[in-house]
Amino acid sequence: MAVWSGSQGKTVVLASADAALRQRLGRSLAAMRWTVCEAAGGAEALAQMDASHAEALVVDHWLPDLEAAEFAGQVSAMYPELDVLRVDGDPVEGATRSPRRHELLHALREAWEDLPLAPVVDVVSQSDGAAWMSAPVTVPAGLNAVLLGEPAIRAMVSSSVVTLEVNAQSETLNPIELPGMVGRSALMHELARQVRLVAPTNATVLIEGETGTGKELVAQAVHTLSKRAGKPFAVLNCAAIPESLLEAELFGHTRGAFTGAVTSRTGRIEAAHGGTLFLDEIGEMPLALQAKMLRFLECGELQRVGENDVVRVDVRVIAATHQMLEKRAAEGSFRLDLYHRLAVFPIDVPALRDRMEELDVLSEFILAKLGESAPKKRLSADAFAVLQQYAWPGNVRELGHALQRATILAGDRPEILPEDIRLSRTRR
Ligand SMILES: Nc1ncnc2c1ncn2[C@@H]1O[C@H](COP(=O)(O)OP(=O)(O)OP(=O)(O)O)[C@@H](O)[C@H]1O
Repeated sequence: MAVWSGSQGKTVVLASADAALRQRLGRSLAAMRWTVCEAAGGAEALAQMDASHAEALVVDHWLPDLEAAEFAGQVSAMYPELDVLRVDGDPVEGATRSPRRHELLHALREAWEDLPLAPVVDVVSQSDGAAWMSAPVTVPAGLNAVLLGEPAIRAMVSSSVVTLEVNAQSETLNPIELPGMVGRSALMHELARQVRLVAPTNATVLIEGETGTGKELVAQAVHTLSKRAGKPFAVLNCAAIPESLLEAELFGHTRGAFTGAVTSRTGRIEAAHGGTLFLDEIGEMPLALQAKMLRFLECGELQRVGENDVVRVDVRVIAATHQMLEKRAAEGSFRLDLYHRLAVFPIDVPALRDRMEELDVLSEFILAKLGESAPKKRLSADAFAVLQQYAWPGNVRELGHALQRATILAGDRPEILPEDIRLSRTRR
């Protein structure tokens, strides 16, 4: 993505999916001696902000990966010093007014001059194809309509509001494309899109979701699709290690650093050098260790327990939690600053009960896996109906266990019947 160089210290990130618009605004800002870092979406903008220490963000009304208004609001909360403007110069509510805002506004105004303005419409995919006008944007000469994104599909039209027939279902029936994961619901397509967008960046990712939804698989997919794929993917479950040993496990220790430390040991962070560290159940990390973790995330440096020397490590951190971490941070039981540092790019993994349309592909995937070590079973229609009636509080992991149990109970029968399915009483 292009970087337009201006004078030192005046850096603005320009987030828009429209390359022509970026070029036009970028040129105008560069003429005012701003260094402009272009980003085609929200994830890329976050990575650019991290890398460039920008003092301002100019964000389009629509982004391909994140809801633009929400993104702008979140960014101004995350970076309290940042000036955040929309492409047409409107400041984002709550954003800091930087001393150089007038320069930004001037540059944006210059860029907009003599551009044809046209309405943008958000086309909500309903059967009548109705369209509602939202905000003005430019349309290149001769262009009648552009369709971008799903499920809230946006059309840019040069003159009037149009009515469009949209089949919002078509994509949701296709399988998602993520390494090691299956799914085909709209929710999982959205998740897959976010994973693909954030993977190539170095942004910290916070994966949130109920137990057994596939958070670790999502973390692995982010790693596999990143430049770090050939390097280690280290996992540490913060809930599985006693509090007293967690610090040494993460940061490593010298010989004699504490009772029982008979040899020196490299910690998980160092072991992940060049790659990714996945911190599962981050909500269980003790507060004192959270401070140390934050320091590492801020400067990429760590100190082994019992050692004064500082070690520099290049590690991308992905964290996961099944807890409402933001709520816990607000209550004071999790550090708010660490929460914000981790949640640079939050990904929600939906509960299985909210994507039951993919129960069949998930079941088929699990039965195929079970079939690697024993004759493969198939589900009878009645047995599948039983699975559909259940609420799946343990999500995909529970589905895996239920199918394993059913496979055993089916014995020599090639087909799993309703009586082979033993579930707890939680119905949908
Ligand atoms: N979309 C999916 N496709 C295939 N398998 C899946 C999918 N989602 C989850 N699984 C399987 O479900 C099980 C649980 O997944 P995983 O361990 O990633 O969940 P988790 O959310 O990290 O759980 P926890 O919160 O308990 O750590 C694993 O066996 C995983 O392979």
